[in-house]
Amino acid sequence: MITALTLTDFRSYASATLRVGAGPVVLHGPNGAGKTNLLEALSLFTPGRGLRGATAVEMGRREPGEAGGRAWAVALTLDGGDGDEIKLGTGVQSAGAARRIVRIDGETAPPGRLLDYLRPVWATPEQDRLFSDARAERLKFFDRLVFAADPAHAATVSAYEKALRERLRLLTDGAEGREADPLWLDALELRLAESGARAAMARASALEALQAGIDARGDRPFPQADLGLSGEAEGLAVSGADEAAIAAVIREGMVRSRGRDAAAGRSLYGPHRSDLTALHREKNRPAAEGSSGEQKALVLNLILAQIVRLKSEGGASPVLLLDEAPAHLDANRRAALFDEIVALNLQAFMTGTEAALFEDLQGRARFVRVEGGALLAEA
Ligand SMILES: Nc1ncnc2c1ncn2[C@@H]1O[C@H](COP(=O)(O)OP(=O)(O)OP(=O)(O)O)[C@@H](O)[C@H]1O
Repeated sequence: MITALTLTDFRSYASATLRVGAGPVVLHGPNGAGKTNLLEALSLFTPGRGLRGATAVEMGRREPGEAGGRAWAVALTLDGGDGDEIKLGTGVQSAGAARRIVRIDGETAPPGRLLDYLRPVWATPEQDRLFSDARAERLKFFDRLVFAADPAHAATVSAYEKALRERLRLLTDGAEGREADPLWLDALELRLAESGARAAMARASALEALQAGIDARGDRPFPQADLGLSGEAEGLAVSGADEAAIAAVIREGMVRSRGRDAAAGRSLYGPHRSDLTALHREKNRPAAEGSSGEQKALVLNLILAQIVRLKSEGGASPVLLLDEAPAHLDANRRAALFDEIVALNLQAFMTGTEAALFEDLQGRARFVRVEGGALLAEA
């Protein structure tokens, strides 16, 4: 359980500490007060770029007129039970450093280790058009759902992406007349086939678990989605093919696509081009055609199914980060969301401009007013 969040030169905060206990936290305050910045800080306690998809450089505090961000740090104190206190930290040591480092109890650790302590899951206003927006964002969203339950998936995807970049560099060098080393190309494609097949298997099994979670939530006032994965490798994984067979298909596809990729300067084939598809079940229409309110409700239902799944599978606690979610929900769904968060005994951090949107949570949540970089606990 998180007991404190401390920010140093992070975004609009010079220095601030948010102390919390079990249960939901409501962060309310005017536009630009720094509410989302707090959620972003919490979202950094999992591998990746956090809920804004921002770079480490953007996160450093900048005073007006300062060109670059400062060195910054975000720290979390966790109560590990039995009086155990765990300190997680992330940040950059010098202004302009591109890579944030992660520390666990003072020791530098690979970001994937964070998943042993905490599993943040978030919904932001950007996801209001998740199903109609760019495919790459949707796949990233889905991959985060996958690796929260299967930490190895984060490393698999990043190994795949690294090999993909190297292969493209080789191919485009080749297109410019320099000879691509065929042995190196083969080795990279083998790596791509292996990691791609592993990623596809992990995605297919997460899809199955999430769909089961969604189906089990039929009695909730949220719309249901029928999920699917497009992509040759995922299609094979869903239909039960084994990892070696999928790897062989990916490898062949990579070899076939060499010329096209070199000419286009992009990698046109492979599981990085797969997509999460969703059908709005009651309407029997693609989720992409839905209004932003409908898409948001589908995403929230998916996220709640994910949280229930993570809780039931054991492991580190899920933490829910909801940026301006209540504003998009009608009163009925809002009340159901709050009741569910309380019933699940979740640590949830929710933002909104008005405390009144969270009235149903009075007495059941900690309310914190955020104003100009200051945090004022109320109850
Ligand atoms: N690197 C930075 N250095 C200093 N200030 C920053 C930095 N990045 C963002 N900010 C400031 O943080 C503020 C935005 O904070 P945030 O997005 O958390 O607001 P919010 O309370 O969520 O607002 P809204 O209700 O509009 O969503 C802006 O005033 C912005 O200028």
